[in-house]
Amino acid sequence: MSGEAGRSAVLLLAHGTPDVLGEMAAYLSKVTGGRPLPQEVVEELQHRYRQIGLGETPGAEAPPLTKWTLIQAHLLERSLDRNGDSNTRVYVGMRNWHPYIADAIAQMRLDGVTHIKAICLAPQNSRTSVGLYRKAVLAAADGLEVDFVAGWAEHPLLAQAFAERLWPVWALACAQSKRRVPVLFTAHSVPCRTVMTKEASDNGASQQEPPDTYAVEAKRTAELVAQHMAPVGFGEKDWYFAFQSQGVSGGPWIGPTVEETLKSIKDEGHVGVVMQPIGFLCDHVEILYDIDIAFTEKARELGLKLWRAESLNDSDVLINALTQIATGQYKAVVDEAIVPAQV
Ligand SMILES: C=CC1=C(C)c2cc3[nH]c(cc4nc(cc5[nH]c(cc1n2)c(C)c5CCC(=O)O)C(CCC(=O)O)=C4C)c(C)c3C=C
Ligand SMILES: [Fe+2]
Ligand SMILES: [Fe+2]
Repeated sequence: MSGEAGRSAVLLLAHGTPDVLGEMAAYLSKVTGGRPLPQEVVEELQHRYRQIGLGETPGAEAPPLTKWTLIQAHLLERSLDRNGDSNTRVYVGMRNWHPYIADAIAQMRLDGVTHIKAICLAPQNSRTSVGLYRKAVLAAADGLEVDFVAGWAEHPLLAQAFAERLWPVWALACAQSKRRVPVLFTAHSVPCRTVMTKEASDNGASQQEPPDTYAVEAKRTAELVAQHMAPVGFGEKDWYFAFQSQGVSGGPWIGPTVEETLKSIKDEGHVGVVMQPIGFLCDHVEILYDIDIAFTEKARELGLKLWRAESLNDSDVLINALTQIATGQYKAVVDEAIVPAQV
């Protein structure tokens, strides 16, 4: 991937997470774009992060999201090397905490990179995730060429990677329950206004922004994972879909919620459920707290046993998917060669 005119490199984009509890208010201010959240929200999130191992001082390891994202970058660099791209470096930039996207791009410049292939570690495209990553990249990348990968929800290796994690836990759940256990696929919720068509103003002329494709893409990924499970007897009636982790602000968020879907699953006579989030590529608070602690307790109250598929984390198949995107072997949805401004 080293071009003649300059060097190409990959930039993996991720959410970011605080390193210690005392950084929570500053971190949340990044997440909301500076809009302060009530002190109770800051404390509730500190409580959740404490439950997943964050402390007052840095731990021996980085928090899970940072740790796994850096491991994924390292594995991708090795995989590109094996594919013959031995000069292609992989950088990590986070939107809301260190290492920031702007700092990663500054380092890329120092290293002589002129062409950035930016890949979001959020496969389903939404204005509230991928859209904000794009904005952060373009703000920092003036004069550099950017291929921005805006969506890869239908990548067959993504579905395969999730199916590989799902199959063993689904088999275990069915064996332990001595009956078929449904799977509940989830993706992060977004505010309802996000998925609605928007009026955008372009040089004073009002025009319609297309609707956000996120909800459709999230369900499509789930459908493809279910299709990958067909050879082991997994059928259409074996799965449900819900949006998890509705936020604390911005009006109503899209559903169905996990809480109401668990209730429906119970009402349909099931005794257990296997959860698999198909929008997250590694462990972080919305898996380790929301699913492993909060939804597990909710399910228990309803009389359901909850299992969770292991996160992709260092999955070889995920790394192969990213390799195919980085090398162009897989045609992801790309905003090609944006040059933010002339040097
Ligand atoms: C597709 C949309 C979103 C994904 C994917 C997503 C992943 C994600 N989020 C966090 C942590 C937080 N997100 C918070 C708020 C928030 N998240 C989204 C959308 C996605 N997040 C929106 C639209 C918002 C609201 C932002 C606002 O301006 O208010 C917060 C703040 C508290 C809250 O509202 O819940 C946190 C914390 C992680 C770690 C993550 C995936 C890695
Ligand atoms: Fe979020
Ligand atoms: Fe969230």
